[in-house]
Amino acid sequence: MSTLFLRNLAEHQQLMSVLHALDGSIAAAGERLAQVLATGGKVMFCGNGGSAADSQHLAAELTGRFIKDRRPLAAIALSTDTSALTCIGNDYSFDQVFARQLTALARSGDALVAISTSGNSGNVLRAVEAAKAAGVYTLGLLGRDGGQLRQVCDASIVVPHTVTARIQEAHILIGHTLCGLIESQLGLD
Ligand SMILES: O=C(CO)[C@@H](O)[C@H](O)[C@H](O)[C@H](O)COP(=O)(O)O
Ligand SMILES: [Zn+2]
Repeated sequence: MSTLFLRNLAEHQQLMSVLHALDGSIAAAGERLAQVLATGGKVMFCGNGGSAADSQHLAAELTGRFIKDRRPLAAIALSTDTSALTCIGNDYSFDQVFARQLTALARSGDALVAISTSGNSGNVLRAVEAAKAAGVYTLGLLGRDGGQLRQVCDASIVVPHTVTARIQEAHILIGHTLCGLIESQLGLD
């Protein structure tokens, strides 16, 4: 009888075995994010729950360090400031928690990485709409069929699975790869 861990491992390995199909879109996204940073822009991240954790993890890889010692790179997670999240959520609506911060911080030429396993979180959708209005490039890091976010992001990387946890495991692999591509493209590796 297979344990829960062995079943999860088999599901994870099956998903990993099809992700090579995303290589081209990951390479293109890494190049685009590196271009944003090389031209003085910043990379913003947002997402809910586990994707909020991914957002702050990946932003920290850029402002802090990933693999190499190099200059700090401009990145911020919109999911970490509890004062902003509670003020905007309380005074406006939860749908606005990322969009309002983005509108405050964004400059044309920046990028937003919108992370959602369903592709349908309202506050992430509103953030992408605000980003487009501000001239910000939008990359969706998505799951399932990409949901509504796939339709509105400038580019999307969609992990083709239906289990949220498995999608998140793929997202952090892809996120780490994007950080590696950024360091290489900027000549920082
Ligand atoms: O981490 C998990 C489940 O693995 C949860 O916290 C999950 O991230 C939350 O349910 C999110 O609200 C889901 O949002 P989304 O990925 O569909 O945008
Ligand atoms: Zn999770």
